[in-house]
Amino acid sequence: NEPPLVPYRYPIIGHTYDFLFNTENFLKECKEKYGDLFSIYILGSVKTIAGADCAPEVFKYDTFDFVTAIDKTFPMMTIFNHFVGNYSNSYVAQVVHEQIGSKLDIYTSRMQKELLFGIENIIGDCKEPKAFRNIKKVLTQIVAKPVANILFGEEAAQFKEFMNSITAVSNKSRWNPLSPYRDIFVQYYKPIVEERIRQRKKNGRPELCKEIYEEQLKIHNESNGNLSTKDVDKMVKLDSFLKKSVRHSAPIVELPHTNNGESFKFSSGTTIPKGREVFVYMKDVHFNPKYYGETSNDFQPKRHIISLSNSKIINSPIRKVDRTFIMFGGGKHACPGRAFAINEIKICFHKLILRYNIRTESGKIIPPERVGYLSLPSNSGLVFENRD
Ligand code: HEM
Repeated sequence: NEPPLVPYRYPIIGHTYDFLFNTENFLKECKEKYGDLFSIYILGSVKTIAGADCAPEVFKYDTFDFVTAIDKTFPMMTIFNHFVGNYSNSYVAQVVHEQIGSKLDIYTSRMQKELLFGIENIIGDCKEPKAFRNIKKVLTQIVAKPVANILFGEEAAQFKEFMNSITAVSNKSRWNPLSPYRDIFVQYYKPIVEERIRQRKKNGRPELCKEIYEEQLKIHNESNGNLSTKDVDKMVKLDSFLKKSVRHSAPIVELPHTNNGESFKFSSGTTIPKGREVFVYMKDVHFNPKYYGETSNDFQPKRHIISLSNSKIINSPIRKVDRTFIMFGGGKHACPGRAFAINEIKICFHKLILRYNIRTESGKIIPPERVGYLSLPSNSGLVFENRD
């Protein structure tokens, strides 16, 4: 009683090309035809794709293991075992929970200091507008030092050579060889860009920038520029904007999990054998009308904030993992480092927004570049201009 195997024509190759270069349409068609759980044939092996209904089970049951699946794609453990020793995954998760996630109060001011240092050194004053093309590299350089400061200690972060290697590792993509195919994606994503431009006109971006800026300014004034974790929690509009952005730029399909146990029966009755890799169809979760209504595809940055009639505000923060938002996984193996990561991202954005007007060089919304089913920030250029 296996999930239906999508028919294919060529041995070994099977669906590899469509999976890598036509991911969005290919998976959409498969789901429409074969239902929420189906299998495809990639480079000679069968992989199962779990849509929004089955994804929670992949996160919930211990039989599914992310580390085994990732290690098959890129033998991280084999390579890094030498450096990290034989610590089990659950031990690492526990350490991150105990030493980082629950001690954010201790780290926030250090993080803030290092972020301001990075912004000053790398983006600088920008009295004259300055365009940065490789925005991924710029942001990696800015966040590398605070991350190193907290994970490796204040001393380590002072060594330039150490920082250079952290930045290099963070920038490295195991999908580099796919970059020649970028043109195909640009062509493929043109209709999506056009749709986003249409949405931008409808949603009035300048007002949004103003609202987010005003929120940051208020928090900055109230905290005298020295943020605590509570101040970071007050950044509700920024949080919602980030959550929405993350949903739009997340991979179409990712988070492979290997079934390490015996055969596994989904609640739908479908069974997969031992050793089967199950990929989560993230786009089906992040854009599902069942969770986000008919406008699930629209970029509505305030979607995750609800204003009640008694002027109270409820927001569904980016750190909350549930069946509707799986950027950090889900269930008991959900990312234990997410509170730390989000804190850093929010403080970094807070400081950047306070200091600069930031826009794309063309003034248009630039979608991420899709490399296979992954997303990378576009290199088309972001302009930073000092607000003064
Ligand atoms: C924006 C940044 C991050 C994203 C998007 C992210 C995402 C994820 C995802 C999707 C998982 C897999 C969950 C699963 O098995 O289903 C995961 C696991 C994990 N992450 Fe993160 N993560 C981020 C930052 C961090 C940071 C900064 C740390 C450490 C300080 C961290 C530590 C871990 C650990 C230890 C696990 C394994 C948890 C377990 O197996 O129980 N992550 N992360």
